[in-house]
Amino acid sequence: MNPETEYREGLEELAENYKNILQLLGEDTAREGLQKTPMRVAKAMQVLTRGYTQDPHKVLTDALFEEKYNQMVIVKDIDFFSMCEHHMLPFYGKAHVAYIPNGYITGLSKIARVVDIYSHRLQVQERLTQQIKDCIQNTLHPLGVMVVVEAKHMCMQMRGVEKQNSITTTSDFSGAFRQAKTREEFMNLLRGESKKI
Ligand SMILES: Nc1nc2c(ncn2[C@@H]2O[C@H](COP(=O)(O)OP(=O)(O)OP(=O)(O)O)[C@@H](O)[C@H]2O)c(=O)[nH]1
Ligand SMILES: [Zn+2]
Repeated sequence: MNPETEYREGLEELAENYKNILQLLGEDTAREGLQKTPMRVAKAMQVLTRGYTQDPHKVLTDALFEEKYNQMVIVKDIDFFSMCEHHMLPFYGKAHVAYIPNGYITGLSKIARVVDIYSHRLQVQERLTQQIKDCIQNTLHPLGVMVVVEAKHMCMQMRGVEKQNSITTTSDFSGAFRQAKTREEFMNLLRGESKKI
């Protein structure tokens, strides 16, 4: 992908505002190292929020295949980086997604793309988890979906309470995953050793 095409309208204005922010933080924006920084930050922030201009439902429906398989499909250890909407600091970790098809499956990479799109928006972990689940449920109409997200929040590590090792786990599910047995099957498969592969 050509990175130039990723940038959206308002880039110049964003850079102007970052220049003001740097000055308000006490920096000399004329010094060599900082001359291009406002534009660099503007571009970086547009990349980190590119999910606003992407449609996760379309990603799934573009790769929908009719298939009789109706056992659990699990895509685990999907790395993601997002930004908390409270402090605009990163939170990052892994998402694990399971669904039970109901006549249709989607391309495996599309599940990871859905995670990618929702995580490239300002988020809280709970909403990220729920949005991934809802998107798969409302697009594929499977027998059930479950999403587990494990993450570290830099707003809790670098500032504030300053806890380096705490991990937040969130989960959401629908349909067949309302049964404890089905959730257990997913959780057991999650704990399995994928390093064997
Ligand atoms: N539920 C939830 N909270 C989050 C998430 N990311 C950050 N937070 C929390 O958002 C809260 C915001 O609380 P406030 O008291 O308004 O902000 P604050 O004074 O900066 O809070 P501290 O981080 O405790 O210093 C903090 O407790 C953060 O830990 C998230 O994904 N989900
Ligand atoms: Zn935060």
